[in-house]
Amino acid sequence: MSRAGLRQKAKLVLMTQPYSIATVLTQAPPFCSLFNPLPAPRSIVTMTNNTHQSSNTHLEAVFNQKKILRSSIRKALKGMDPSSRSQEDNAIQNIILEAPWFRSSQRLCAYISCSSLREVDTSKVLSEILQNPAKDGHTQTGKRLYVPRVEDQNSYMRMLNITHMDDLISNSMNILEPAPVDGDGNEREDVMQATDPVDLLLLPGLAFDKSGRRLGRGGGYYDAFLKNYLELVKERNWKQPLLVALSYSVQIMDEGVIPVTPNDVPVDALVSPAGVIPITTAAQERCH
Ligand SMILES: Nc1nc2c(c(=O)[nH]1)N(C=O)[C@@H](CNc1ccc(C(=O)N[C@@H](CCC(=O)O)C(=O)O)cc1)CN2
Ligand SMILES: Nc1ncnc2c1ncn2[C@@H]1O[C@H](COP(=O)(O)OP(=O)(O)OP(=O)(O)O)[C@@H](O)[C@H]1O
Repeated sequence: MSRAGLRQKAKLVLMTQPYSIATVLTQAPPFCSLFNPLPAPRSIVTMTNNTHQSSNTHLEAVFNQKKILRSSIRKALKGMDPSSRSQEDNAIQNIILEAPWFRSSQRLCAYISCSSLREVDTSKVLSEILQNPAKDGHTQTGKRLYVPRVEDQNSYMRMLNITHMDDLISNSMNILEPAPVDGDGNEREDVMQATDPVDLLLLPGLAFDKSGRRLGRGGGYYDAFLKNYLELVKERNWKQPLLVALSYSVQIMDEGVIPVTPNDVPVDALVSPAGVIPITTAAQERCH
């Protein structure tokens, strides 16, 4: 299924549910402007304050469901036995390192895993990418790497080019990220300004399902970044990058458990210790 198809499917599913954000968003202009820049349907003009109020309640209900799910996943992650976690970290990273879609990728975005957040480890994948860096921002593996840097609290995150793990410093959230300028005082390349597209994004998250839903940590950083980046890809007629989320077994939910809003960008594939789970047709074509 295409990404647009998935998004449409997610909206349709939500529209059949009473506490549905999609219902709220297609009916209420204040939230349309918050979540979705589409013009409001004409019928909205006649909406009453009551409708607004109940829309607001629905919206709060969905955010509350997300919050409850986040807490339960955080607990499950904390309860994971350290040796199984480390086995799963190795299995997931080995799958990535062997995968043709990873090996053939030339430019990619990846997160710098944070062990206190119990995120799937990316250190092995990153050190493989960054071995023997060259001066032009590429590495001897031929890959160019961009990693997240949070700029402010308004869901704004950039993806900046790095060539060494030493390029990273701890931020206020205790996550490693690059300074905006490198050791020579040059601005790091922002992926939004790059002349070529990334082929692959390796994404973190708290929960995922096999239809591509992803629950993040609640900052909206990735959803906002992905929305902007996918718009840029479309404007430039570039090939869509593959969105691949890394997931421990306990993070994979049954379908229908993860609440979503139209802002949530679905992923193309999951990598769990059991293997790659391709979701969209793009992933089925590339993840074999
Ligand atoms: N490794 C990594 N880097 C990333 C992200 C990420 O999820 N993982 N981000 C993706 O957005 C951005 C940073 N966003 C973050 C959002 C929340 C928390 C965090 O510590 N959350 C706590 C709960 C805090 C609270 O509720 O007050 C947690 O999840 O336990 C960290 C980073 C950019 N860089
Ligand atoms: N495209 C966007 N632009 C601006 N704000 C956004 C966007 N997407 C989400 N947000 C905001 O981010 C906040 C958190 O959203 P949500 O709970 O869906 O995040 P998440 O999926 O858990 O996080 P992330 O995207 O960082 O993984 C919400 O208040 C939402 O309004």
